[in-house]
Amino acid sequence: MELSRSPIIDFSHLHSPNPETRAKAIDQIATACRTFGFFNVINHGISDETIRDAVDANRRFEEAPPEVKEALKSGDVYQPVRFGTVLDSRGGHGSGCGTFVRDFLKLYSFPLEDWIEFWPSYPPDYRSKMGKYSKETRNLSISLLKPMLESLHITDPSPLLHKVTSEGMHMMAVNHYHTGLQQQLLSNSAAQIGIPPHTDHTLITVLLQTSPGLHVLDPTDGNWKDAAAPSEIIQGGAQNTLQVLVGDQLEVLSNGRYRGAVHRVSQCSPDNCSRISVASLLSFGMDEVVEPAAEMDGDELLKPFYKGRSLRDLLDHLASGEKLPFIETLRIMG
Ligand SMILES: O=C(O)CCC(=O)C(=O)O
Ligand SMILES: [Fe+2]
Repeated sequence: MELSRSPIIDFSHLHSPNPETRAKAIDQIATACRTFGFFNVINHGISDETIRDAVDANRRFEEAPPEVKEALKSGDVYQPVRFGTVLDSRGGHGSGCGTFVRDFLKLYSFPLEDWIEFWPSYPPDYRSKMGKYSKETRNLSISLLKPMLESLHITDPSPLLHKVTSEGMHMMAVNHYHTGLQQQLLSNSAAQIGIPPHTDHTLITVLLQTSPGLHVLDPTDGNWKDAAAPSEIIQGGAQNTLQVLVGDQLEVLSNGRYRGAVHRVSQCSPDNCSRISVASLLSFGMDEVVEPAAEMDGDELLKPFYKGRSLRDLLDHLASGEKLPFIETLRIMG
């Protein structure tokens, strides 16, 4: 499979005292978001140690006593903290996709002090290590969102940013591929290990993967591309390059100028054992109705291409068992 052509953004350039360097980086982001909905970020300021610690805590969670996992198990999409092995057969995105299996852990994480006590208690340092990574990725996401909104030339983005920083949703989603239970499930069904093609519900997602496996749909030619982190794999299996995906909320806010990245994880070989990914998901608040911005690129919005909906509407959509991707229910045709 071909490698994705999405660019590598040097985060430090966004804070460069040289306005040309900064403008060039913002331009690269804008092009990546318009074309692929996806880019890589380096020099993001999150240390290798923090990344390694987060991966390590999640690896050790795989060995947690059954009662720890049992207490977190839930199939209720409204639960703020939950764990499960999921057989996922979401449709849409031209997938014709079948069933994919993975373990996931969902952790609401802002404000951190409200949620951290519900996070896994095993390993004992899980909360401190993931808490640190969660805080740092939230800050990174906000620092990336600013230039992304700037690059859309939204007139007066400050109230939007204020909403996100003060009452926006931030959650972590950890995915484990190839755990023992998944292998058992696989031997009894036609499922494959991975996650089916989908877009994220977010404004932006910052993703960490411990080994290759992420594929993004390239809208320029309609083919799947390998979105492995381009840097070398550092000691301990973590990678210091992070991936940034445009989510549904940014697609809506930009009235389709930026497109949500359609992505999947599949064809993990059985020896590519225990792949972990940690997604940091930044969105507007639960009840914030997200609509196309009223003014972009100096033009008043004449025709919205999306209906306004909130994150709670998304949860209702998921709870209803509807297979159609949420974003497809928002698009206004013609
Ligand atoms: O495992 C991955 O690389 C992707 C995970 C993902 O797409 C998600 O959690 O939404
Ligand atoms: Fe995703």
